[in-house]
Amino acid sequence: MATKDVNTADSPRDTKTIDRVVDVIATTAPEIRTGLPGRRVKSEAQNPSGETQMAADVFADDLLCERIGALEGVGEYGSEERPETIDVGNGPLSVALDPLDGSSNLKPNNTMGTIFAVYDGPLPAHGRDIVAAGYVLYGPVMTMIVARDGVVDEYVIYDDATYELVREDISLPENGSVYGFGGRVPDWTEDFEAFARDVEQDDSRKLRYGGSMIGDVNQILTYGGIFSYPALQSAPEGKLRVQFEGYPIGYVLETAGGASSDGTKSLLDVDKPDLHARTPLHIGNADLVEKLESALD
Ligand SMILES: O=P(O)(O)OC[C@H]1O[C@](O)(COP(=O)(O)O)[C@@H](O)[C@@H]1O
Ligand SMILES: [Mg+2]
Ligand SMILES: [Mg+2]
Repeated sequence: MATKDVNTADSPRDTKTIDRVVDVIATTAPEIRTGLPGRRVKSEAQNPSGETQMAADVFADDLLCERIGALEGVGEYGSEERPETIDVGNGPLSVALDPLDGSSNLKPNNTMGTIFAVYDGPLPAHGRDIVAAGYVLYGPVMTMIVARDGVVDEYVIYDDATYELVREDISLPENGSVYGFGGRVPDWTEDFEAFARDVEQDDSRKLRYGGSMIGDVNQILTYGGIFSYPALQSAPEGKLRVQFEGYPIGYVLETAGGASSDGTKSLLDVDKPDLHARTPLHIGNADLVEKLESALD
């Protein structure tokens, strides 16, 4: 488990390119959201993780690939929806995206997100190569969280694709008050179940689980607490992807003064060479993540 000193790539930051990546994601978000209504259907295809792609996944990925790929300074583009990465130029930075997180929840009109990570190096990158990461949350309000240079900021994105900084240098509230645990309860490991039952006993905490990770993670960033999509008996590797979900979300929470873990160590130290490798994912207040790690020990 690691907290604040999220040491990342120490090569000179191509800050201009990071600005441009953040700008493209913010200004493309309204178009993604407008394109959802007609795309709440499953496509014929599967993503590299073997999950059925929604038409909206493909739509968001194509839009973002084209725009981010056109940016000066970006060398490689990778996404949860594409088996391989794409060379998009000769810049030093790579961008990895979960174009639409929670798309399986599109049918019930649940919250969704776009998750991004900018790495100083080729893909698949290592968590410590991250130079910026964050997510768009398609909620009642469209917001974007950006973690870079040791701080986490929040923007509101408007339908006209303008966006405004609304919260600076966000810190995870102490004494977190919410928890959310993914996967089917009967499929949890015994140790995780014992941990979950223990967390539930604390009457200062309440369940906040929506089944769409970005909505759930944003609850934790707002109120403090813990979110887990743990290793399951049927899926010891967990469900969420290292490059597109684990690293960026771990980076955001650690930059906000929280902690992340795959059950034994910081998500940023998970080392799996496969582009679409999965990991158990735990994020939240350091004391709770520490408790989680000892429960699984
Ligand atoms: O359907 P399950 O197994 O509860 O998994 C829910 C999890 O799967 C996800 O939808 C996976 O993300 P994608 O929608 O990007 O594939 C997460 O957002 C969410 O936390
Ligand atoms: Mg996802
Ligand atoms: Mg997705």
